Amino acid sequence: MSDPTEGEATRDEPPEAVLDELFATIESRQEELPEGSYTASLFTHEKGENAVLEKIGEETTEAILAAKDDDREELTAESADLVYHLLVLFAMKDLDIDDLRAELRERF
Ligand SMILES: N=c1c2ncn([C@@H]3O[C@H](COP(=O)(O)OP(=O)(O)OP(=O)(O)O)[C@@H](O)[C@H]3O)c2ncn1[C@@H]1O[C@H](COP(=O)(O)O)[C@@H](O)[C@H]1O
Repeated sequence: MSDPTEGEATRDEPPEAVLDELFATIESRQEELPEGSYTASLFTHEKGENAVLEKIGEETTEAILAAKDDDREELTAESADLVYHLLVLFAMKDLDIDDLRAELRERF
């Protein structure tokens, strides 16, 4: 029997690996499209690219409002939503988290 969590996040990884784990989970949802998964629904006509783009807009606005309110907890939560949806968009556009890493690295 195949391992259903193969290629997904594990809680034994160091905290700094969380973005890689999250991206691996997103890619796995994109491939497997399991029922009841919000992430999987973003890759189908149920939601799709427009829904992801809308979410990115919404979460960006919410992060800005949290920053204006000096609400650090809310800013952290909205930023997490934003990063998650941005990584879904990367997977949708056939980009890899390593592309982002390479772009940031090049700027040093
Ligand atoms: N990091 C996230 C994550 N961040 C945000 N979200 C979802 O993003 C959605 C939109 O957030 P909103 O704050 O706008 O909430 P909402 O208004 O209730 O959402 P909608 O009604 O608009 O869909 C919510 O349903 C959140 O649950 C996430 N969903 C999943 N993940 C990760 O993806 C993994 C796979 O999860 P599944 O999506 O269940 O497969 C999880 O283990 C998590 O690690």
